[in-house]
Amino acid sequence: MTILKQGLKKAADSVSQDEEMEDLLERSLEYMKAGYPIHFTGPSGVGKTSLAIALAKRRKKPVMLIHGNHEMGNKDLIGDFTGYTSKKLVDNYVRSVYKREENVTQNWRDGRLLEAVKHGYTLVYDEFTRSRAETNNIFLSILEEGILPLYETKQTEPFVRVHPEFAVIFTSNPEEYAGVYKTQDALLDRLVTIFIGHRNVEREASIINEKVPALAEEDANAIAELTATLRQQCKGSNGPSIRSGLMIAKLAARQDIAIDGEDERFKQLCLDVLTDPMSRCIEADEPLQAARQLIEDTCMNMKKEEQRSDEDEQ
Ligand SMILES: Nc1ncnc2c1ncn2[C@@H]1O[C@H](COP(=O)(O)OP(=O)(O)OP(=O)(O)O)[C@@H](O)[C@H]1O
Repeated sequence: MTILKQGLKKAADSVSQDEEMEDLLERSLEYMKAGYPIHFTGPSGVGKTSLAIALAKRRKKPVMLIHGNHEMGNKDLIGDFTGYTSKKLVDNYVRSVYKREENVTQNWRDGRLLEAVKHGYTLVYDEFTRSRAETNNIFLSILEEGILPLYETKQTEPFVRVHPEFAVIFTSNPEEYAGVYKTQDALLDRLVTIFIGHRNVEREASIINEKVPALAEEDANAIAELTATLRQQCKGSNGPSIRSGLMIAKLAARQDIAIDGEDERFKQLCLDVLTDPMSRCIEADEPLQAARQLIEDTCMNMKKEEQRSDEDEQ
């Protein structure tokens, strides 16, 4: 079970918020106060999970984080029996009387969803479309009737009422190519779905700059420009995300690699980090080779360090 306390604070604090994001968080919080669940959807690495956690944290209630998974079922969400406890009492105090009593009880452990629903936690259901539609059906009863049915649990109560403070934030990636189940319209219909796209270059640069302070501002800009330029070659909204940009920034800072497209170590780092995401988003007969070529060309076209500092001074 993942209840985020310390970890949550760290993760949410590290979310860099500009005016647009602040506005989005405020709007989303208002929708949630009115009882509507939020659903952030968009390509991989654009910051949906970070946003969901930052939003959850604003509700100032314990946060439960679950990740969609095709193997997840009602037992994980509602709970399950974990074994038996047996109690045996043998009473032979009076010699002529032999009394024996045996009690066997099954041990029940609440599932994550049941716990969140009972106690009014904020549930972040990350990548919920990776779970089977039948598993997610349970959310229809929660959102529509305000109850959590206790299917197949042998519990005395047939359902649990949803705590009035309970709220849920979903995230999903509609373009994920594997392991995604089609979401029921009935569920989507009940969510406020907000599309989150890649940030613009300035925004990505400022996130890189905040997260990797060891790097100069113009270097963070150069990395954000490099990934954004490459992304333009991709179909749809796929391609290297800010995650790749952050990876390059952190690794370059750690290994003291100059952010310079002509530097062999920097070029190698870009090839290592970017070849795979690029090869998956371009259309080419030999995607790996084509991706490598694109990365090398884009590196070569990067502005030189002196050029960037000159521009900065002007
Ligand atoms: N506004 C932001 N401030 C700080 N870091 C951010 C921000 N947006 C994204 N990031 C960073 O970018 C990376 C990707 O973010 P996150 O995991 O939230 O994206 P995602 O859209 O949920 O990705 P996926 O769909 O692959 O799970 C993380 O390292 C995160 O810290």
